[in-house]
Parts: sequence; structure tokens; C-alpha cells
Amino acid sequence: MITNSDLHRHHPAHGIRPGPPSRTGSARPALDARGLTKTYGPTVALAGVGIELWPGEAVAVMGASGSGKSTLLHCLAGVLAPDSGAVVLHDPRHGSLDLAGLDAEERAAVRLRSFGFVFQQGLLLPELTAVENVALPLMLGGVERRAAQARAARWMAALGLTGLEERRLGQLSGGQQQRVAIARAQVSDPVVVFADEPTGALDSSTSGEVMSALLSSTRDRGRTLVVVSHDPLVADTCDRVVHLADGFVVRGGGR
Ligand SMILES: Nc1ncnc2c1ncn2[C@@H]1O[C@H](COP(=O)(O)OP(=O)(O)OP(=O)(O)O)[C@@H](O)[C@H]1O
Repeated sequence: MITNSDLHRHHPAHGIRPGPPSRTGSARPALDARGLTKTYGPTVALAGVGIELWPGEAVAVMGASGSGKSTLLHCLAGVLAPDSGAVVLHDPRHGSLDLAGLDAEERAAVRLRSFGFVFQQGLLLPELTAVENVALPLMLGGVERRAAQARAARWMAALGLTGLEERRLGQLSGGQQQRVAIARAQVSDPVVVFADEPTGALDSSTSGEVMSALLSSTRDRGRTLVVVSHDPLVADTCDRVVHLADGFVVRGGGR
């Protein structure tokens, strides 16, 4: 069980509003993307996409294979620069900026301080222990090892992983590995967590547990969760579904 007092102890300035999403309580979206286009040679991956992502909401992005979901996620998260359009991030700690106007190095810095990532697999390093994996984003951000690992251990406890801190990846189940990945995504207290098929490698009951951990650690703490998934059960647990087809949002882009 994740308690707000535990998680907020190190972030007194945020004014986090726990509880269900209340979009009317927030003046600005966490991320506001307008007119995003991205082509790869002759392939139009994004054809002019607009989407608002609000604090305290979980949004599923769905669509057929090749409809542009991953490209959209990568443009929203500053992994890729769109060919045109804007991706305005409102981070209460760092102000507002357009990710599309930044170079690759600046986008990497924004990703580290403002975003968290959970993928199907592959983000965790097998040679590190679980707690070292979780602490890594903090250490990359300059936090001293002992403090980073202490905060990492608190996030692991919040996600039901107490006692598994010293295990390596191969000694954890698939669901435990994904909860370690969620702890790692959360440890820097990101404004938005991006999850690309986070339950793709899991059975349905483990998938439910992982989604519930993702939702309680993001949406329920007033943060934003964006999930790309083919699984309608995953989409059902989100507040809103954005449907993409041929690089366009065909349903659900705004509030
Ligand atoms: N690096 C790339 N080079 C060339 N074409 C690409 C590249 N990345 C994506 N594409 C193309 O852009 C289009 C959108 O791809 P994208 O990966 O965003 O779709 P998707 O909806 O995430 O698909 P999937 O569900 O299969 O992962 C597809 O036609 C794809 O082939």
C-alpha cells in the first residue's frame, strides 16, 4: 500500500492532491501537444496530432499496429523531436517549456527530471541489484548513493517489494520485475509516467496487479500516466482512451 506521507516526505513543495482525478482543479495540462507531425521517409507516422494530458489522469493510447502510438509516446516524452508542432510541458518545479524546441541533450535532461518510463522489458540492468536499479535515475541526477538507495528502498516498499532489494533481475518474477521498473520510474517523482505495453509480457492476473500499482503510484497521487497498450482490459482501467489511426487522433484527444 502506498501512503502519501511516505512518498511526499521528500517533496514538500509539490502540493500533491491525492485521490481521484479532478481535472477541473488543475488550470493547465501537464502536457499539451499541438499539431505534431513526424515522417520517416515516405511514411507518415504522425499526421497532425493534438492531445492534452492532465494532472491526475490515466490515459490509454490505442490503435492498430503502425497507427503511430510509439511515435506519439516518444514525441510526448522528448525521446524524439517531431518534425513540426509543440509539446508544452508544465512542470510545477521547473516551469513550462516546449520540448519540441529543445536539442537532444536538453530533452534528455528534461526526461530525467520530469518523466518516468516503464516499458514491456529491457529498461532494468541485469548486473545491478533491484534497489540499485531503482536508485539509478537519482544517482544519474547527482543524488549521493546512500540517499538514493534509501529513497529507492522506500519506493520498493511502497510497491510491495520489501525484502527483494538485493536480488538481481533473474531472481525476480515478471510481475516483480515490472514493479521494480515502476519503482524506478517513480523515484524521481516525475510529472508524467509513460508506459509502453507495460503488461505485454504478463499473464492477466499479474497484469492487473501491475496496472493497479501503476495507477496508484501515478494517477492517484495527482500525476499523469500515459499507457500504450493493445489490451482492452488495460485501457478499461484508465480514465480516457485516445484512439489513433494512420497518424491521426480519431477519438479522445482533449478533455
Ligand atoms: N525508425 C523508423 N523508421 C522508419 N519507419 C518507422 C520508424 N519508426 C516507425 N516507423 C513507421 O511509422 C509508422 C508508425 O509506427 P509506430 O511504431 O509509431 O506505430 P505503433 O502504433 O506504435 O505500432 P505497433 O503497435 O506495431 O508498435 C509505421 O508505419 C512504422 O513502420
